[in-house]
Amino acid sequence: MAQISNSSNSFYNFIVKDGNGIKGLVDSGLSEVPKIYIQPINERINKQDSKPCDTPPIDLSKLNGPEHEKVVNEIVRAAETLGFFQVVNHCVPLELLESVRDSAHSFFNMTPEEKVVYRNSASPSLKMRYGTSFAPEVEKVLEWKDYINMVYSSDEDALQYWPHMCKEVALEYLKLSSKIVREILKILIGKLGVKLDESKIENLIGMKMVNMNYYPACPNPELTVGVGRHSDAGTITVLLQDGIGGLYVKAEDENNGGNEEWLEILPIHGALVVNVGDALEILSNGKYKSSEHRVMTTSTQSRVSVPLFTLPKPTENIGPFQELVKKDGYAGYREVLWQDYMDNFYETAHDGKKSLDYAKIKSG
Ligand SMILES: O=C(O)CCC(=O)C(=O)O
Ligand SMILES: [Fe+2]
Repeated sequence: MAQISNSSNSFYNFIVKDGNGIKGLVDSGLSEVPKIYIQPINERINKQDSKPCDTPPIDLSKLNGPEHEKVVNEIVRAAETLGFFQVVNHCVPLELLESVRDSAHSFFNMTPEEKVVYRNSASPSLKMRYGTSFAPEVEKVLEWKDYINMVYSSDEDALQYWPHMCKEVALEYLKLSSKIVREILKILIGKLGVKLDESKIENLIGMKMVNMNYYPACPNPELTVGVGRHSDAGTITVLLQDGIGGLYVKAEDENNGGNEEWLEILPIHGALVVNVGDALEILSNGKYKSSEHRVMTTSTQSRVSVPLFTLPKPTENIGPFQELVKKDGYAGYREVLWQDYMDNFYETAHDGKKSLDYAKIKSG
């Protein structure tokens, strides 16, 4: 491997342009964090400022029994408060979750030369992209993460374009997790008092993509972020994490004297994490919270996570449901063409909930 000189430019070229990713850099024998990964102090994650989220996971199997209403209320409450919760006894077999995680490791363990054919600019189609960080072209500091992004258009396309070691398990994971999304979305929309037919519900989650995130071990995780503070753009995300931990969600406590409180979503064997995205916050006129979250890496182990993002179809106009605007007496967000929202989302570096400003109507 070519010698990498110690300038930010040559690191950037090696990691981003040549497609080696942060994993390629770590594998080349790295003893300290390069400058382009050192976060300003206010962006660094301090474990002391956080505590574990102690809300128990929600047992989805109980939706089919006498405790249906109780479980519905747990889901609604979680979406209204933290915007994040974990679910167990869902319809995705635990062996499949294991295979999905294994396939993520298999992809990222390929050589840079093997991975590079999937790089953003080299990928034959936008249905599968391999990249690093989030938006390296516009970021001042990079995120300690490589990823692949697999957009679903049809089974045939998935089987043709997605990497061979991931495609079957990722497709199965996408299909089964989409059932969870549909069930939860129907509950959340139903509780708003809004009636939507099946086709409208489908349009609100009509775009689906599975990402596989890879966070290599980092010599000094305190200086870096795996993913910087952001909210997810879409409607609902289902996230599979492994046993390592490091996912932190910001608790929205206005009475906290300006101090931020971060809760760690601790790994629970067999659980999936579910969170509300910007589209659902907009649709619900702010009732459901698309929370800010971020990821810290570790110095000893590489971590993988596999989110299924469900998003509105790009042709949908997304604004608060009219029933709610009438009831609330105001609209907190304007209506946006979803394609425009997404373009804005991907053009800017992660910056907390700033993505929502694109649709937010400022009061006062
Ligand atoms: O890795 C994680 O736990 C979260 C990743 C994430 O927030 C994302 O990909 O949007
Ligand atoms: Fe996220």
